[in-house]
Amino acid sequence: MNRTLVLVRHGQSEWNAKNLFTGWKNPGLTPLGEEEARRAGRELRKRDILFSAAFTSALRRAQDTLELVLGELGQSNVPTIKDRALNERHYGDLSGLNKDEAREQWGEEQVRLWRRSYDVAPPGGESLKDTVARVIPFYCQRILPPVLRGERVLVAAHGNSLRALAMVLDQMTPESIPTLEIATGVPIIYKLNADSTVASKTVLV
Ligand SMILES: O=C(O)[C@H](O)COP(=O)(O)O
Repeated sequence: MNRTLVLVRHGQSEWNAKNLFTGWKNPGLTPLGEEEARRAGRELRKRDILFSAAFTSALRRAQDTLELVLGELGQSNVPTIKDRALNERHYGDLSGLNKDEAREQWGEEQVRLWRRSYDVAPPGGESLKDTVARVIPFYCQRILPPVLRGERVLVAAHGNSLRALAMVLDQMTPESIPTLEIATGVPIIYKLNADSTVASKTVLV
């Protein structure tokens, strides 16, 4: 049975380009980000994957990426669910601040902990652990059932909501997750076993 789950992080956003903490803020894609999304679609087209469902967040950059990917695939009518459970980690008081300026103000290590640790939340925002607590129930209740029925499912989301999914799919731990980086616009194809463990993983770099 063809249990396929494809994850893609949105293309470069206007705030990625400006090096700003974004979280739940809602900038659009840059022209480069749009091209990254179209390229992701072209890479998937080579694999002939016919999707039956798609999921994205409540934020434009992920929604626009999904639309561009599906457009390249000629599959724009795939039923899509948009849910804020898949949103980027909420960056709280850091939202809108420049990441280099934050390092100057609070130091390299503190900013690294806010951005990459498992359980240190930025002030007023979510830790990755908090993000996992909303992403994984959504994954189990909404995304996984169609995949286990043999459907091919596409998810366009964010760096940290996808890192949250990697905790389960790739069996990452609080110790190993800090080193995982997810590139913009690079599809990751998982084939799942019937027990929802990963049979194979292909990154379309
Ligand atoms: O929300 C953001 O600023 C980025 O999309 C992801 O940020 P990070 O690289 O600090 O996790």
